[in-house]
Amino acid sequence: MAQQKISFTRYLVEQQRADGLIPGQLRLLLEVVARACKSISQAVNKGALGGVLGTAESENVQGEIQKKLDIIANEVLIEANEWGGHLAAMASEEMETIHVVPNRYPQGEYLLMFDPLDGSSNIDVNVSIGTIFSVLKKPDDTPGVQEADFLQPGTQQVAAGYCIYGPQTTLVLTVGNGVAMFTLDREQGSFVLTQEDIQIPADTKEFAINMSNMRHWDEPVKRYIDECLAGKEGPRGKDFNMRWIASMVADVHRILMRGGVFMYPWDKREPEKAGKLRLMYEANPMSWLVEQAGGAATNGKQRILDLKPTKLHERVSVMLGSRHEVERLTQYHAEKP
Ligand SMILES: O=P(O)(O)OC[C@H]1O[C@](O)(COP(=O)(O)O)[C@@H](O)[C@@H]1O
Ligand SMILES: [Mg+2]
Ligand SMILES: [Mg+2]
Repeated sequence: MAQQKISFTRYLVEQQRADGLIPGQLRLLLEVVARACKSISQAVNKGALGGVLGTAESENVQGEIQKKLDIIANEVLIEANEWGGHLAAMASEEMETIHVVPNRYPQGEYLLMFDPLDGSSNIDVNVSIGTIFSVLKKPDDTPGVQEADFLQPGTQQVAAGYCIYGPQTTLVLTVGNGVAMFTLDREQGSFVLTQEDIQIPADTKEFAINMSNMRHWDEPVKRYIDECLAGKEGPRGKDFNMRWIASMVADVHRILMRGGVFMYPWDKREPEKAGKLRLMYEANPMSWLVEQAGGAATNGKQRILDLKPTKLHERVSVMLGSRHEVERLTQYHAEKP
């Protein structure tokens, strides 16, 4: 007998029923996010035919030139989530301040954060890109909703995930019960469960870092990479391979599938910045997914999920993936004179 396909909706309903892991409102919210990702995927797939490639005439709050798809993806996520009644507010890489659900719509108890389009530099060259999201509960001791309500450590996330628009469109999710992966069945128009309980091997021979920044790195990162590059003859006693896609979504997806370590560390180019990646909607959701798959995530000194954010667009140094490699990086940072 052919095995029955488990849809994203059915998976969530089962999580809600059997494990009581997700309340009904959170399930509905996640279904809306998945629908929005499906429509972003369609726009991505049309590419030049849909007029979605290229640069827009604007800059975002981070001072980065926006691509048309950055704006489209942001709008799709906002419009899809605004009226469902599950959310109090949203925050995005592409918006300076929070977007409170207008009072013509019912208000919910969740806060949604997203990087609507991750890997913007890859859009126009047809390389994998994605959407990253994180869900928090609004603290219920405050009336209304403020930016401060979002400033919770990653340990408080109630759901996190990403959707990768690559050769396949794949949604990866955690609600704190391991990591599950769903592949978009374009004929059926729905996400289908294709892998459960994803585990990252604790050891690896593969690292991901933008090597062009080597001269700017801090000593512990340089030491770690030098040792990897020394290969079989060096202190690690094995040859390492390197990958750098420049879409965090794609690099982290590879690590979830076959292990490895991903680093975007602090560097000396802009020493006042903690890092390049954003804590709330890049590092936190990815760190939780990686931990739920048996890996680890640190800024070198502290577990990323324990960091208490001080602002919405806070940046952070990121090292995540196979547990033993992340432990080694942490040890090198601790040993720094
Ligand atoms: O071009 P660089 O410096 O290697 O940076 C690549 C990194 O920047 C990012 O693209 C930042 O994401 P956005 O495209 O959302 O700004 C990461 O996905 C990626 O890991
Ligand atoms: Mg990004
Ligand atoms: Mg982005």
